[in-house]
Amino acid sequence: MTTVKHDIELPSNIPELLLEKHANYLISYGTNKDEYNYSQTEHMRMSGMYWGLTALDLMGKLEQTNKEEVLEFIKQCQSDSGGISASMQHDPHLLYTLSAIQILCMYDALNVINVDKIVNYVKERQQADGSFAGDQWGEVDVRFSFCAVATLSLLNRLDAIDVEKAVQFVLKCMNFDGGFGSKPGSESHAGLIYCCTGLLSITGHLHLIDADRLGWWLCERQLPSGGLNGRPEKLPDVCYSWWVLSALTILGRLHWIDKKALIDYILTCQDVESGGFSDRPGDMVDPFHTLFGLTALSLLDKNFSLKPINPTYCMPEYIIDRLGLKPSRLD
Ligand SMILES: CN(C(=O)[C@H](Cc1cnc[nH]1)NC(=O)OCc1ccccc1)[C@@H](Cc1ccccc1)C(=O)N[C@@H](Cc1c[nH]c2ccccc12)C(=O)NO
Ligand SMILES: [Zn+2]
Repeated sequence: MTTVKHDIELPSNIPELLLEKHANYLISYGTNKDEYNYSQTEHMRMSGMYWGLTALDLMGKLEQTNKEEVLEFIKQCQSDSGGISASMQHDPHLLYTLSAIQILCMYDALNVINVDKIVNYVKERQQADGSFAGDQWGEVDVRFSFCAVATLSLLNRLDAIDVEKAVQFVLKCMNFDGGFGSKPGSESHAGLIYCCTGLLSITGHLHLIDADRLGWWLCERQLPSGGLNGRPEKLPDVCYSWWVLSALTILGRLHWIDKKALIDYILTCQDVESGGFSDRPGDMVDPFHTLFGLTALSLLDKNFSLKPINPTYCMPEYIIDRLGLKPSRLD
């Protein structure tokens, strides 16, 4: 029996999925703004709103959110450069531009911002080697390639960038283990594998991936506890359920994972009192792990009363359908 150094013991009782508690947790998170946690996440507020609103939509509670307040906030966060920032008076960045466009697509309200200026901001970020910088300060990371391609494809404006060169840069980030790192030569990481697989799914280049080798690396993330980690030797974490499962689904190899064991792990990460999900059983909950716990369950079992999630965009499937987008998958 191989013993794994980094893993946890699952608690004996597995709670059922408490959707009402999770919906109440997310709805109240956005309202009491003085709460300590809320103030500590100002630097990524736009992403925090995307996490909460997407999770609420999956639970059928989007109509309980304050749409007008959110749209006004997003309008205030678009800078003269066209990019969108995490909060008002912050610098624009591709991460928050994507989060804002994802929210506007869910609310069907792209008209509230200047789309042409968004497209120009994204286009200006592309480098000579096809990669993307996240903002005007120039940090390159393949995460930002995904942000650029996902944002433009949601706006049906992929023609604004050099897609072939963007794909070439992603391929330079591929490692011998079949995975992807943040830059050429960087170590494989489940989050970056999600970004690279998602970009190739949007651009129709999935045939360039070694699906068996990458699929094997991804299902190796599952530990005896049933949970998934993001890299070898790391502890399980509920958000990695999403990064790994979404990539496996796109590669047509979701069945390589022990679904029942993973579902049990995810359910033990719920806080049965306050609602919400944490990374591991007993830790503090947050909107980030709440979204990725729910999206993983949506991929794992259609019987959880959650709307289907699109693995490429991490948005409800019905929104991707409404936009007429068809990101590719291997069957
Ligand atoms: C900045 N973030 C992270 O680095 C988290 C931290 C973490 C959570 N659990 C373990 N570590 N890590 C993380 O998101 O890793 C996954 C990842 C990494 C790189 C690319 C994509 C996904 C988190 C925020 C956070 C910080 C600290 C604690 C909990 C959440 C974060 O914002 N992650 C990004 C990951 C992401 C999702 N979609 C993307 C698209 C493109 C690029 C990144 C993302 C996000 O959710 N944006 O909307
Ligand atoms: Zn996590």
